[in-house]
Amino acid sequence: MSAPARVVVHPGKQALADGAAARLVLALQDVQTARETVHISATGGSMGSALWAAVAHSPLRDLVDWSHVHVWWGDERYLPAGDPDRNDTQNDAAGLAALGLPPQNVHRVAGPDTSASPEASALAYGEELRAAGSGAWDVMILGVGPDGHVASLFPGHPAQLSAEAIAVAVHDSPKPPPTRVSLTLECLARSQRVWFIVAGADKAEAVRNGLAGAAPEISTAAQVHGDAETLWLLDADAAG
Ligand SMILES: O=C1O[C@H](COP(=O)(O)O)[C@@H](O)[C@H](O)[C@H]1O
Repeated sequence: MSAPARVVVHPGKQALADGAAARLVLALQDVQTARETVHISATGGSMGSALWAAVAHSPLRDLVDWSHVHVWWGDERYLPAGDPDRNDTQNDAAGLAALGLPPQNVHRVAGPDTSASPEASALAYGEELRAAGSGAWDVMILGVGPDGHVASLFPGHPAQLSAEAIAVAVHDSPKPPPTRVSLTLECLARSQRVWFIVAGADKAEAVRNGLAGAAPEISTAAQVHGDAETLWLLDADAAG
């Protein structure tokens, strides 16, 4: 099953981050009324960090039992732990670390300091996910690049349509750094809720293509839908 896309427009980037943070807290609270453990997939990039900063400052944040929240990443730059260009480092600094999740619930993609290659890292990440047995993501949060990429799946790149794996190594990424690890399209789509969070006029065309259901060589975002919800959370500039 796949939910049709809906659009929510916020007046500016901060309002978008605050709105998405409130939405995230309430969605997690909702899931936790039925079961303790929730699994979410986070994003890097500009809105990934803005979101965690807003969650950390949200007056609603204690509605969630963060000790049972598991955070994963849709993609990671293949860099050593703590590198300032890693998505997890940036998300932690923005506010994720302040939420006090148990370290074992924060599922980081191994970098070159602890894995032999991005392929080995992708395999290990996929195995960790399989072992967690989460079934479907409760919330899949995705930033969108101006070129229509989500996670590290770039339109037209050989890794974009990789199948039969949970995660893939990405070499020669058109956006630096060149080496990355990404969940595959198939894995991204195993989500109850897919939320694209996008700000800025430079993303307006990517938003249009995503909503229009453009072909994979134009838009990776257009290929991802949630089972229960597909939301495009935009600021006014990205909404064009
Ligand atoms: O490199 C990446 O880019 C995308 C989009 O980032 P943005 O800065 O253009 O918003 C992001 O979603 C992805 O996680 C990240 O690795």
